Amino acid sequence: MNRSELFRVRNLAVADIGPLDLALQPGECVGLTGASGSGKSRLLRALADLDPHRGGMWLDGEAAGSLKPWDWRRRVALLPAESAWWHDTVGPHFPDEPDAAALSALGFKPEVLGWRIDRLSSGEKQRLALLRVLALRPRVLLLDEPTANLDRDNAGRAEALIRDYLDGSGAAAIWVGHDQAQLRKVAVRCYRVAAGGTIREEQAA
Ligand SMILES: Nc1ncnc2c1ncn2[C@@H]1O[C@H](COP(=O)(O)OP(=O)(O)OP(=O)(O)O)[C@@H](O)[C@H]1O
Repeated sequence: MNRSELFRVRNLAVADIGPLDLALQPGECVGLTGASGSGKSRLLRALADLDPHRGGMWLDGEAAGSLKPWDWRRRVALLPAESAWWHDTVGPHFPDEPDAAALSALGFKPEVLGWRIDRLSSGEKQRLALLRVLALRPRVLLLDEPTANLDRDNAGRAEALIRDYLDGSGAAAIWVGHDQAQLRKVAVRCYRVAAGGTIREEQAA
């Protein structure tokens, strides 16, 4: 393993999707794209060790199997396309109350912590779920279409927040998306899940 390597994936496969091989350096964000239904979300779930899979993964040189599953999932954290909420209001979903600066980075005032979940729009849920996963301070962020429900301004805020987090923490990210222009902006390189489940690195245009 390269000395500066943060995250290594070898021969990862789930059902007939894969294999995926990649290495992430600190601060790096790579894209993962492909047709709807090609298996991108299933790969993210496998990377978070949420579903059975084949192949190996290492974080800071430690094999996934050597960590407790909950510890791996906190360090290699999935932001699913649709977030889950289990309390009535926003605030209790955060381990520590987020400060006003973090909330404001995604366009919220502190009052949002008292809002009921059932009043949240899909875009508000998506932005709050991003803040919630960042509060875990993960080493690898698995982002499943993190701006799919956002307008352009809010998508830009989310992109900037994620970039600031990666730069400030040295974490890395895998960003699943369909918007090629956005992926070219946020990711240093991109992988495509092609027909038949094979995965190849896309050549820069
Ligand atoms: N647990 C499962 N067992 C079997 N098949 C599944 C399972 N979960 C999802 N699938 C199927 O696997 C395929 C890939 O699903 P996945 O959600 O990974 O696609 P995706 O590439 O993320 O699509 P989209 O871009 O539409 O979000 C789909 O045909 C889906 O129905």
